[in-house]
Order: sequence, then structure tokens, then C-alpha cells
Amino acid sequence: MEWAVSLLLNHPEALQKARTEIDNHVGPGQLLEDSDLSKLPYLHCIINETLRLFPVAPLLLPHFSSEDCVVDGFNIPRGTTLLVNAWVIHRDPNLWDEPTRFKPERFEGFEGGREGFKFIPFGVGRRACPGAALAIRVIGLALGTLIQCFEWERVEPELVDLSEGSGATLHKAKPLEAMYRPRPSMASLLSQL
Ligand code: HEM
Repeated sequence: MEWAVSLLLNHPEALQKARTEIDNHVGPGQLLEDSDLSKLPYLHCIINETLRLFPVAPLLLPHFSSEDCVVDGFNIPRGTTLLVNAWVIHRDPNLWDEPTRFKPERFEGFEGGREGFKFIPFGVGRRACPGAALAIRVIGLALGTLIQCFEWERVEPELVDLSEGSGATLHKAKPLEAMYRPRPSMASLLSQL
């Protein structure tokens, strides 16, 4: 969520596009609901693009080869601990056009499948994250509601600093600070919550 809001503050045109999508599909004076999410593909693109650039678990979880195997020409003996560098795969210029650029549109029509092996924020296969669908829905609801209800601005005119901290999970080096105020069209609804 913090990365997504940071990226949107640095890309106001994407924030506006997401807001327009929400306004067009959710009735006036109504809060975004779970059932609206399927009508908000651009919001989903923003979530995917955020997870591509800043995967929560950049090395996934450690895996363990249960048999000898060969991966991309490398012999991997049985019993080896294996780390998958999703961060690097997600920024590989052979797989992605302008890999370091925030471009949610790249996920329009993205199907996953074998092509999805290049996008693995939740891992892939038998040990992939079983909470992925839940996570995407919860993030969609939370991020979508923040976009729907509030005007967002950067605290400083400079872009939000996107430096990464170190660790097994990818957090911002500098916690996000942002200014927000209720959108006039949502103020009355928000005051009743
Ligand atoms: C944005 C949110 C989340 C992200 C990015 C995420 C990511 C991941 C990743 C990368 C793995 C390791 C996959 C691998 O190494 O192949 C994993 C495993 C797992 N996740 Fe998530 N996860 C998220 C949310 C959740 C939620 C909401 C739940 C439960 C409700 C959950 C439950 C699990 C469990 C139980 C595993 C271990 C699966 C296994 O080893 O078989 N995760 N997750």
C-alpha cells in the first residue's frame, strides 16, 4: 500500500485515471465495495505494477530441491536451498519494456499463464502464496477506497523518495509522508461513518 500510494503521488496522471475509473463504475455517494473490483481493471494494473517494481518478498521464500535437477543449464543437487530473485526477474530488460518505469498499462490484458512466470510476486506452482487472491482483493478495496475518498498530494514539490530498505521484505527506506483531504463529493458520506 505504501509503495502504491508513493508511486501514485509521483504519477498523478495514473492516480487521476484510477479515480476516473472508480467514479465511472461506482455510484455517486457510494463507497467502493468488493463487488465493484471486477469492474476496475486499471486499479488492478496499478496493484500489479506496484508488486512488479517492489515485490513484498523480493527473494520469495527459500525453496529446497527434493531431487537432482537442471535449471537453465545449471545442475542443482538434491537438498540445495534455492532462492528465486523475483526483484531481478521483475526488472529484467529482456522480459519487460522500460523495466524501471511505472507503467500500469503494461498489465492491460495480462493473462498470466506461462507468460506469468516473469511476474511472480506471490511465487508460482505448488508452494505459491495461497493468500494471493485474498491479498489482491483487500489491497484493491483499501487502495481503491483511499483513491475514491481523498485528494492526495506530496508534502514536498520533489518526487517521493523511492529508495528501498534492506531485509527479507521490501520496505521503503524513508516512510511515506503525504497530505490528503476528503474529496468534496465524498465529504458528506465520510462524515457519517
Ligand atoms: C500482498 C500480500 C502478499 C504477498 C506479496 C505474499 C507473497 C508470498 C510469497 C512470495 C510467498 C512464497 C512463495 C514462494 O516462495 O514460492 C508466500 C507464501 C505464503 N503466503 Fe503469502 N503473500 C501475501 C499475502 C498473504 C495472505 C493474505 C496470506 C493468508 C491469508 C498468505 C499466506 C501465505 C502462506 C501460508 C504461504 C506459504 C505457502 C507454502 O509454503 O506452501 N499470504 N506469500
